[in-house]
Amino acid sequence: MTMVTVLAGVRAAIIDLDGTMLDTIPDFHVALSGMLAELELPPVAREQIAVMVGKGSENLIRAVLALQLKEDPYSPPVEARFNVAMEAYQRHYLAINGQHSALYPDVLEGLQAMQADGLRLACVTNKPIAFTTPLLKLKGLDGFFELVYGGDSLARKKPDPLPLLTVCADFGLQPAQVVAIGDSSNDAQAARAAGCPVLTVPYGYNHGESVQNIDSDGIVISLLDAARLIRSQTTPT
Ligand SMILES: O=C(O)COP(=O)(O)O
Ligand SMILES: [Mg+2]
Repeated sequence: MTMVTVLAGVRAAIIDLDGTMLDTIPDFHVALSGMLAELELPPVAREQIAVMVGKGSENLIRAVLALQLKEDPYSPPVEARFNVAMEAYQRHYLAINGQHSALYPDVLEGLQAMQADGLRLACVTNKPIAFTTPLLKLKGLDGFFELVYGGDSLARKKPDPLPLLTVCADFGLQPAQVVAIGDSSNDAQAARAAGCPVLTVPYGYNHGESVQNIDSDGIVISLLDAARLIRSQTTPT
């Protein structure tokens, strides 16, 4: 008898970017250091950045300013410097985008395996699309994805289900047929709200929380491990 699981009907995968395919903390670190120097504020450590990434640029810049100014993210002192900070951040990030970031192990192998198994692939990230498109190209990832949505591509970003539901509609598939793979609770919440099964990689950035606490259908050690798990559950035995 074939075991029926949440992955049994999967035909497509939605894959997160930062913390799932690429370790981009070094890029964030260089761009934020440039921004903070212009604002005459002290730099932040890489470890501090890792807990703030995953909810898009606006959230990141507010969190960094709040930390360095010792204020609330929506306080008047943060508001007062937000626009200048965001402009500087975007300029610095685009100047170094991808130069300090690296693919995690077995990302290419995992994407190749999923493609070979006939899965349709989409990338959904909270990174702005203007950063995402050149980064995917630089790292040789762009050819894998039929669809790419950034954090500012649609009206709402993860943890809202909208980007995932948009991919499902674009593919003409039901949410139960589309697995989301990500590194954070942000990805899992979006997937749960959309009705997509979700797998978690343990090596990324989960807002400083343990990945064991994520409401996910499973933890996979790599995208290749994810490809093998999907294959084992979608192939009749
Ligand atoms: O918050 C970001 O900039 C990106 O995060 P994500 O690729 O993990 O969605
Ligand atoms: Mg991520």
